[in-house]
Amino acid sequence: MHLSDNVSAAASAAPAADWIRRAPKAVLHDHLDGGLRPATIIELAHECGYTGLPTEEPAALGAWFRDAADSGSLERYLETFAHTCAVMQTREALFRVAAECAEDLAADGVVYAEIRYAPEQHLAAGLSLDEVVEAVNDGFREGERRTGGRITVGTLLTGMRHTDRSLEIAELTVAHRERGVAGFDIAGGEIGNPPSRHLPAFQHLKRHNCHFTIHAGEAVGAESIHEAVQVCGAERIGHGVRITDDIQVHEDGSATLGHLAAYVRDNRIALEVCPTSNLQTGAAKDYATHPIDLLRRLGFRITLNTDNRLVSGTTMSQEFQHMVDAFGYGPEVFEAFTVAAVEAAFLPLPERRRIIDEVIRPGYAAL
Ligand SMILES: O=c1[nH]cnc2c1ncn2[C@@H]1O[C@H](CO)[C@@H](O)[C@H]1O
Ligand SMILES: [Zn+2]
Repeated sequence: MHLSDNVSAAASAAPAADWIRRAPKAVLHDHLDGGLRPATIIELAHECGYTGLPTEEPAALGAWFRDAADSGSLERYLETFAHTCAVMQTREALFRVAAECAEDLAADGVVYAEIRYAPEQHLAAGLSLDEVVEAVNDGFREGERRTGGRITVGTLLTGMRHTDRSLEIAELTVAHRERGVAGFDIAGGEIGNPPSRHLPAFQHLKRHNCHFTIHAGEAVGAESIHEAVQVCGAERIGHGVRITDDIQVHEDGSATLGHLAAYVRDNRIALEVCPTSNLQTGAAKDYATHPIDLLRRLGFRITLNTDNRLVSGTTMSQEFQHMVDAFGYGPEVFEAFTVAAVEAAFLPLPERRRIIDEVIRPGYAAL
């Protein structure tokens, strides 16, 4: 098939920075423990007696995370989370981080967010899994309130792929599903930890008709996406950019999709694409050759995301800007990404429709 441009990439003038910030945005893939304010980390470290921070100057700490994560390796990227998790061990700290997360996203024009974190990483000071979930949810309700309801935040509970608590976290997800938890995720180092290791967790979620996404096709190739979709039953894929392993692009610009790539596209399985994070972990070489544009033109359901605002030194607006610079995207593409994200959100259909019809569409029309 030929790469058709259903949504023209450069139909209008490049959006200005102010336009990008004001444009309504939705983020489906953003880690709570990867997005703290540097100044908050430093204050929380003082409060809890954590002495392991590489620096106590906020700007330098922000730069340290970005640089340390910029290694070309997912494992090295993930090492930086030891510092953020170290200061997120009490109810007060979790509440504060969640409330500030909602405020920061809303200030960046985000109207809907699904924020993920691994409850098992916040038990070191004696909180129970339920207490962790309640603290984070209460923090998000506070953050929504502080922004005057400009943002709606749901959470995804993440099981870590190298540990063995995923079934417990899946059970926790089901238990809290009516109270702020929208779904489940699996994250952590991909190599050596295929998602099929966590089948009991996915089976539990399926038995309870619960939503889940899986990080796949980031450090490992298309076979991990096959497992996530066909063996585990993921509704969305975190990253998923290595689906290009199953796509052949010919010299004349046409492309041939293998059966897996065709399945993912044709079933409208959303890819939670995080360009800056991919550059840091080596999943992509640079913005200009990032597969997001190829996948978009082939008709995949593409959503644009931050992954980790602190660790990747990014925001939704900056991800939009990188796409303008690399591919000349105009407003129509950003509206399409945003609508795609809300369509793929782990929300009841009427709620998705309401956000699209009453917030996203009018928001873009008014810009
Ligand atoms: O891009 C990623 N790939 C895999 N795992 C990740 C990524 N970003 C963050 N985490 C992992 O998810 C945990 C819970 O939020 C984080 O502590 C980090 O270890
Ligand atoms: Zn992630």
